[in-house]
Amino acid sequence: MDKSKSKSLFTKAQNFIPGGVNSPVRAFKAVGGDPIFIKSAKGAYMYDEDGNKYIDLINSWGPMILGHGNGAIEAAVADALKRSLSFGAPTAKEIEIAELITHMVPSIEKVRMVNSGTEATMSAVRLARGYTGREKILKFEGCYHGHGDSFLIAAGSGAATMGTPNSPGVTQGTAKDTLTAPFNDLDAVKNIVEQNKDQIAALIVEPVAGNMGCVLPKEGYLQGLREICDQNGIVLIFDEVMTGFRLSKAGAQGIFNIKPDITTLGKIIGGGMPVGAYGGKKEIMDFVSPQGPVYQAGTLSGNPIAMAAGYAILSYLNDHDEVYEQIGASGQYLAKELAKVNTALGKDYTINQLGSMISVFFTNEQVYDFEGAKKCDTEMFGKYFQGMLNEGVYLPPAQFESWFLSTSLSAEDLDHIVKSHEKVLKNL
Ligand SMILES: Cc1ncc(COP(=O)(O)O)c(CN[C@@H](CN)CCC(=O)O)c1O
Repeated sequence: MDKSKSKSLFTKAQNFIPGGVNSPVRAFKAVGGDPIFIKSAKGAYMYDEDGNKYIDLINSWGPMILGHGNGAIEAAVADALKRSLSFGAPTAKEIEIAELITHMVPSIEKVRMVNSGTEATMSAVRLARGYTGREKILKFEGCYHGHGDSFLIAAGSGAATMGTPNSPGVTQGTAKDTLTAPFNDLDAVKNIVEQNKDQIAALIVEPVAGNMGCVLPKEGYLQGLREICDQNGIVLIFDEVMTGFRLSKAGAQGIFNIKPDITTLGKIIGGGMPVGAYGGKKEIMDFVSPQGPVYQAGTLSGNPIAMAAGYAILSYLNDHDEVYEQIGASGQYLAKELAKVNTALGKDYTINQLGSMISVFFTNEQVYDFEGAKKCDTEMFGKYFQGMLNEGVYLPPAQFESWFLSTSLSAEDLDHIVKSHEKVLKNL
């Protein structure tokens, strides 16, 4: 595969952009080699600057659930463009998307739009602190909630991949208010809550973790978190930036039937445009300025172009439940067929999958938490990633990430992924 144009672009990019990328995980640091520079994408495929074609299993880290170049979303954006890109004043479309979100995610009675998942989680935690008058938060090892200072403690995703789960620059003053526990361990949560009685404002969790790779909650785990929060006056925040509108139209909470107090959203909500949101119980959301005292603002929050894209994708997902059956079936098919190949080759690498989220962990142990994920042979994953890339399959370039499937994937694409997996694994 000729990658010379990507290579020269990466060399130039490093003169002007830290690490040559605008988000660390894109730099391929965890998998070796130089990042691929993408020129265009359509349906299930991305095309790089050298003309190579890839089956896309990253889908912009989640947003492109309907594939690239979706007609309804692009038509909505084209129409909005005729009326200017931004006003900085309220618009009717913001009401429409807010009402639609409250319909799709019943636990959300009011919602505030922001511009990224990080803004959503930062704002949700500030709101929980303002609402409860408490200062501490509890997060889980290996979960990633964006790059807000409070979250860069035992963080997953790129922070873990780069070996900086506790980032420099986060002050001791901030770090002391972030408590951490292993995912999937209710006793650990009970002990921490007991030791910090009446001091914890919020517990924030990825209800299905994606940022240590795809890790599912154990039976009763989410219900247990709900009960602990109810018993201790703690705000339960489901960070559904990744799972929201992906696992169901009501995200993971729609699958597990647990109602959080606040939900944070991102990725799919913008249809590929920069959008985040946080929403939940009216009595809590009414603490947000200008209704209440907790301040949060944003120049481009509710941007009309982004709202047009977001409303188009959410409307489609709301009207087409079959999307979830389709990509869930694709996920199940991949998980089954990849596992068959692993067994046939005597390489029983662990595969976790739920709906259209799936991860292959280079360990033969089950993966229920970050300790389990860290047992993976990340060097082997890097070789696997490069092998799959050379077979025309673009995976998330890190072990501690979930793959994201789209409705554009055909049966032939799925079979190509399985055949490539077999060919690459044979040569590892
Ligand atoms: C559960 C969850 N919560 C919050 C965020 C932060 O969202 P953003 O600020 O990147 O829009 C994310 C972002 N996810 C990563 C991928 N694991 C984004 C990719 C990147 O950092 O470039 C998330 O997964």
